[in-house]
Amino acid sequence: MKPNPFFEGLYVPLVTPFTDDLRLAPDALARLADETLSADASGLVALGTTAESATLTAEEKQTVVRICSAACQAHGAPLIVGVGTNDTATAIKSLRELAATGDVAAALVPAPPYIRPGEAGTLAHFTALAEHGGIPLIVYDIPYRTGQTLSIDTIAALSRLPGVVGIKHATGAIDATTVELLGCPPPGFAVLGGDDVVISPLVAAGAHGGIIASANVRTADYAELISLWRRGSGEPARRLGAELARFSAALFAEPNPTVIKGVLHAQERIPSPAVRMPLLAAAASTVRRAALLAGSRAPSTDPAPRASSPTRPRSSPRTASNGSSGY
Ligand SMILES: O=C(O)C1=N[C@H](C(=O)O)C[C@H](O)C1
Repeated sequence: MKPNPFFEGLYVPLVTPFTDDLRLAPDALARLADETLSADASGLVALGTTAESATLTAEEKQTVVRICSAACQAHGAPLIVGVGTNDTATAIKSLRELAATGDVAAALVPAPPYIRPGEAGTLAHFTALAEHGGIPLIVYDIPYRTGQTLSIDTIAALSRLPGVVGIKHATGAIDATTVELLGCPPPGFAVLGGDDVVISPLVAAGAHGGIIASANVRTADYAELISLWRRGSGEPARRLGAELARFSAALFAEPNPTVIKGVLHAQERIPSPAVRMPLLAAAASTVRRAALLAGSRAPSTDPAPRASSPTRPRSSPRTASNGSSGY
């Protein structure tokens, strides 16, 4: 039985680059994956919301996972893959297929979207996935997209399920549940922030890292922010955190990932800013504003040398129930 992975540091949910006529651009994705991991990301997330995964065909999804997996293997980094469905049986099937590839460290799975099965139903859903999916799970807690809130008691119950290794906490704010969760985090259970604008205070309060779409652009700066907080350099972390919050707000001024794609295109890192419907390309003025902030970096007065990334996942003492791939 492999030990469970423990996720900390910066995980970047990559955009899916398209051509102007909306075909997948695999070379651009491979380049982006390599650049992101070279810029100190701890790992990648394939098929997140930011990847427009709802609009990808099954074949495109396989291509995206294959490209991201190759980049992660080349860099010795973990790959997390998003699996979003509100049908428990289908989710188990997808997880088993991912597990069979053998090179995915964990699946990022939202509470079942749209159905609002209640907290007991959500717990039963994850219990079934943990038992039958064959791969470590990170719970994606994002009530403003799923319609399902999770209380601290339900999160605690989820954390006790064997094979559930963490949570992407994206409740839109730092709220009472966040404070409870970070005040007494379950052992071996990673808390990763998922709201870009508040990632700095969340890591300051004890989160182990984040899954941050904005880091498609300023990867090294988001990695540095997490590293600064985790080594206790509060003053430069606060300053960088405020600067990056302004940047993230500019990137999220229109639906994600339209502005991020606009900026990556302006930087000539992807061939087109194109997004698939129902998303519409961001306004040029919005992209210009975010692109202006993409290059800036307030000088740091932190005299300490930049820490080498402490962020590749380590093994936790907990073990997967199912012998699934651990990192
Ligand atoms: O794709 C993701 O994972 C993320 N998606 C969020 C969203 O678009 O709602 C944002 C977050 O930064 C990462």
